[in-house]
Amino acid sequence: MTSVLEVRSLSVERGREEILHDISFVAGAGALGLLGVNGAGKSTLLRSLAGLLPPRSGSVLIDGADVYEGRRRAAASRQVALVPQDFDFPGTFTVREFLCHMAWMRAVPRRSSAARVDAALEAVDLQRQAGRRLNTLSGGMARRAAIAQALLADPAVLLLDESTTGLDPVQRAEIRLLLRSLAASRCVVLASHIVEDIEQLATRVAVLHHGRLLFDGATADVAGPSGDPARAGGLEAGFISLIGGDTA
Ligand SMILES: Nc1ncnc2c1ncn2[C@@H]1O[C@H](COP(=O)(O)OP(=O)(O)OP(=O)(O)O)[C@@H](O)[C@H]1O
Repeated sequence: MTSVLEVRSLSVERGREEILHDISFVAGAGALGLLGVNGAGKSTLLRSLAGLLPPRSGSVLIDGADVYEGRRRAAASRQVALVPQDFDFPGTFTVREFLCHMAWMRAVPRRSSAARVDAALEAVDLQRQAGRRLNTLSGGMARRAAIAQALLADPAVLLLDESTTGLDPVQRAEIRLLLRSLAASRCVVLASHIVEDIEQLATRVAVLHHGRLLFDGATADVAGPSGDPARAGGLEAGFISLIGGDTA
């Protein structure tokens, strides 16, 4: 596997408290599930990977370039995009207006902006909804619009924070299908506490708990100290065993 994303000994503070402790992993093209209970540190990790939260120590490299330091910092930051859990954007904007604005925010050159917006709409299958106001979209469509904005600069690494949470089962399956297709050509990291979504999307999972990476490997190999691997009882059993039933 050629690594696109490399995280080296990352420690991150919020306020004066260390939230993430010495996280290291590498990921290439494909889907990686980031699994953890509420408060495990998933959002903090994604923000730090996206170049939005400088670490106390350690580094985040995209194709070998550090997102926070050095000459290639700006170029590396453009190669990673985050789909946040909530998008605080005026609902009266149309999908196309939203994407045009985000293209500007993401420093997409003006001459290629319209083409990039069209490509992003097509990638998430929202061409027919381009003229609709954001506040008239279904939950699944709104998630796809949020994913589209992250695709505008064609990033090598796409980070998604709970993008399937709060949707009905059909919409969740549609988003998983979309993410699987996007993962064919880029590194896709989906953070979620929904075991089923991770299991359906990815064959590889990183388990985060109290800001530490407890596991990084095949979903089938997640196991607790008793050695009951996920392959015996599914990812959920392996995950609960791994975190020792500690869901706080
Ligand atoms: N701005 C902040 N200042 C101080 N502490 C914070 C801040 N943001 C998050 N935290 C703390 O960091 C820890 C991890 O939070 P984070 O939101 O990253 O977890 P999460 O796994 O994404 O959880 P959730 O799924 O509930 O969003 C929590 O204890 C949280 O209270």
